Amino acid sequence: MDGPPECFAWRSLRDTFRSDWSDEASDVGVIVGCSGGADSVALVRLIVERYRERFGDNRAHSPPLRIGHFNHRLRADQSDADEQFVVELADTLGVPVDVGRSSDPSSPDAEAGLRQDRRDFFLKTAAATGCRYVALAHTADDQAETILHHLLRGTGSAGMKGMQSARPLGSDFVIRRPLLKVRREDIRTALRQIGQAWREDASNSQTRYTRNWIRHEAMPLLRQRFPKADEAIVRAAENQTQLDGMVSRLARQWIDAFVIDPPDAMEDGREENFRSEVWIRRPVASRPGVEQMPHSTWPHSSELANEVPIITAACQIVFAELGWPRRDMNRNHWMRLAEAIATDAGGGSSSDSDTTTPPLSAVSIGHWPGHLEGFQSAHFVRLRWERRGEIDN
Ligand SMILES: Nc1ncnc2c1ncn2[C@@H]1O[C@H](COP(=O)(O)OP(=O)(O)OP(=O)(O)O)[C@@H](O)[C@H]1O
Repeated sequence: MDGPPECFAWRSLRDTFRSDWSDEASDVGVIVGCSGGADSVALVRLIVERYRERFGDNRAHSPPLRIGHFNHRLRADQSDADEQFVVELADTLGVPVDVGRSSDPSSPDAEAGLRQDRRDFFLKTAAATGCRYVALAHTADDQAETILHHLLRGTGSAGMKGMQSARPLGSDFVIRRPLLKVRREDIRTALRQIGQAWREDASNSQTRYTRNWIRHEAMPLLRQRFPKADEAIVRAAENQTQLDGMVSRLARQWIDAFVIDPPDAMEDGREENFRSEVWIRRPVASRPGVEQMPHSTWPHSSELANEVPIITAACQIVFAELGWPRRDMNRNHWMRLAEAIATDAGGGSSSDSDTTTPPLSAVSIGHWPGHLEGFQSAHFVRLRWERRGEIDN
């Protein structure tokens, strides 16, 4: 098949695609997930076009390029017609195609189950064919819908970040999403310009699944009032990603400034890769001979609300490093823990100047899920994890 004619919408789509899909990406074996819908048909065309440019017809030394289609068999004839369409597209483009089929078409009925089936298929096929990338055609519209979905369901900051353009799949593969900055309607315009057909997904026309309800009911309503709703949601998520990076950096500085191993940490179960206690140094009132902590990173009570995200992030890092399970800690628990660490509970007295042994005059500052208790003295907050039964991370 000839390359697409030089049409404006196609060229613009190609530019955006190539700003994410670098030359190095073309040197890695890739399987392109194609449902037959407009987005993934466009992605197939873009990747094939780039690949041709780079390797021409010399396939002997080029990395593998394949198309993968999974037939969920949810819509009888329609599903088979989708499969047929993708097989014919692959044939026309001269690209090998791998087809997987659901063994149990009557289930699962939930969106998460369908995605898992597809994921397993991509993992197996990538492994069998020497591909490292699985390229998917999520768009800016998908991104906005996903973020809105996470937001409405209740999400931490990770959910607010939305989908990443590169993400590990298992330990050996990478999911790539080079169309995350492209609007769905721009893809359709570009495909029309180059005369490329696609299949409309009948399941996308139903409102059976929550995401499709967001896609077909909620987002169109929002766009009527806010034509740039998608861009605004995606921008909020990008800001969140930047803020998350900044909070992680500050959390690491906070750990370096305040968190120390207890002096007896070496006897404290280190050999099992588990420590049951961590100490956090508290700033003390200025006294001769007592080292001052950097007050700028220890919150004054009036600033506590601003610092809670940093202390929370620091605690999450410490939990991960100590092997303490986080499973039962919800948002309120983390906030309560951060506040308890930073607030003066009046434990001990500043005349307790021995900063190397566990303070006897510590007061309890609370309990958290998983047998965690905190104590505070003049110099330290101690977090103690009482190990009962197995650690189940
Ligand atoms: N049945 C399938 N077989 C192979 N890949 C798929 C299949 N369904 C989806 N994908 C891949 O996963 C991506 C995201 O799927 P999703 O269903 O969220 O998107 P979509 O809006 O329906 O995309 P499209 O317009 O390409 O069908 C698709 O763009 C495509 O790359």
